[in-house]
Amino acid sequence: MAEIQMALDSLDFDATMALAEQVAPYVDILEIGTPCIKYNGLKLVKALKAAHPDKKILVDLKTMDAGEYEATPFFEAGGDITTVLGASDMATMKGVIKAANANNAEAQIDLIGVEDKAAVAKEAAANGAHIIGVHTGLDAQAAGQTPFEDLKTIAGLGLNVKVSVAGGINKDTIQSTVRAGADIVVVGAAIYGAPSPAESAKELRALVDAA
Ligand SMILES: O=C([C@H](O)CO)[C@H](O)[C@H](O)COP(=O)(O)O
Repeated sequence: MAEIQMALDSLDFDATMALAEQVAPYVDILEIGTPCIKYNGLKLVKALKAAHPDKKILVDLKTMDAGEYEATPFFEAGGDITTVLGASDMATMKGVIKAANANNAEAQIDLIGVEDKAAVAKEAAANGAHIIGVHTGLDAQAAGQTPFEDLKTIAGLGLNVKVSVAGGINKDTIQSTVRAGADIVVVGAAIYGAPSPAESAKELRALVDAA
């Protein structure tokens, strides 16, 4: 069964906690988005984990250097997954993988901006990465890009890792995304931009469970 990850992309601490409370019954993973974690830091990781001990917390650090050093405090604060850029050095990715393993957690390699995504995914998987993230970022989405062709490529490799997909997924695309091989579907704007985020999350949960 595919997991749903809700991307919390507000900068506001209290609004983030309130949104998490609304959507938590329908999602598996609460993601602290990159702008949000830069703005709020470790305090938010601790607060979200305390409020939702039954949910996985993904901290979207998008680490680029000093992998083990940067990721370790976020795992120690309650993060279950942190992200490291596939565009970084393999030594950086290995550092985050090491920190994750030391904390019974997971490292996600984010392929955003990577040219040869298949090559990086294969090497990261061979070095113990837990999750490969196919990701069309917000700026690339604004330029009309989607993650679906990249998902086909990465899922088609048959690597022994989970595949996560992010980039504008909504109620019209979530089932085909799951059927194309996503183990984790990430949803941000389609939930937080809806008139009722809870209703939107509930609808997406039903679609994923029926896919
Ligand atoms: O990861 C994200 C982005 O890089 C900012 O951190 C988004 O959370 C991710 O793209 C999911 O959001 P939507 O694309 O709005 O579904």
